[in-house]
Amino acid sequence: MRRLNPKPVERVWGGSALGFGPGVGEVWLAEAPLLVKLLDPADWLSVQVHPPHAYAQRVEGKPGKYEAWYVLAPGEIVYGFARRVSQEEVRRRAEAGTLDAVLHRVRVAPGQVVYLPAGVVHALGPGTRVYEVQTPSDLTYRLYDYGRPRELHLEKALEVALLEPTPLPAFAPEPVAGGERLLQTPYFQLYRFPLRGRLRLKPPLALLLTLLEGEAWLSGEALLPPATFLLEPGEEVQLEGEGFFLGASPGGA
Ligand SMILES: O=P(O)(O)OC[C@H]1O[C@@H](O)[C@@H](O)[C@@H](O)[C@@H]1O
Repeated sequence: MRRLNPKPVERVWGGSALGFGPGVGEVWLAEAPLLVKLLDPADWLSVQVHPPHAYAQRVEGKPGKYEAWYVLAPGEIVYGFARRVSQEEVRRRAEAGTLDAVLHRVRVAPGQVVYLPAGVVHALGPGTRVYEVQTPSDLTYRLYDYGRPRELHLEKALEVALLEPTPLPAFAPEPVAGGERLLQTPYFQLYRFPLRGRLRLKPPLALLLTLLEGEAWLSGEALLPPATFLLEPGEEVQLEGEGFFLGASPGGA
């Protein structure tokens, strides 16, 4: 078992709720075998899309990016388009700053899981704090950035964006030893483990375990959020305290 150190990263849209000072929009909790981050936006993130594996390998020589959010604080997100659009309309609107009119905005609540496969155009809104798990790739194509002077990748984004509305998928949690599996995809699995007194875990796959709320004890050491560990497959851990953990394991793809 390995304790991982949090890495704060400043972002133009960063808030101050992560406890690492103002402007820290992301705290990277793990980089392998999956990328796990906390995100705290004070402003809208760029309207963006990630490429699927096949496109990313062909065009960038890298794997694609699939991600999911576990919502920690309520707010709004963009999830795909509100109606069918054409590439020409998206290009015209992105250039004119009127893309908002065709984006599907949704309110999300704490505890909600949002799966974002490659191809779904998305954005996180102000105050919508999330735990994010994703394939370890940095491929983000920005369609629109609210006039901020950052690079855009509109043509590549248009090649990979799904232009039909993509309904927000709902998942029924499944019981697993110690908690529940909230999401299973070919790329990763997401778990929630409540801590009420004692919690014993022995995951079958590598597990990135993060304390999100409360206080925990591990072999006499006190842990506070966002303490994060990597457990190897079959490794056993015994925790005490009150609160909850989220866990991320690789998928089968
Ligand atoms: O391009 P910006 O707006 O900085 O957003 C970049 C961020 O987007 C989110 O949706 C996630 O994919 C983060 O892992 C990523 O760092």
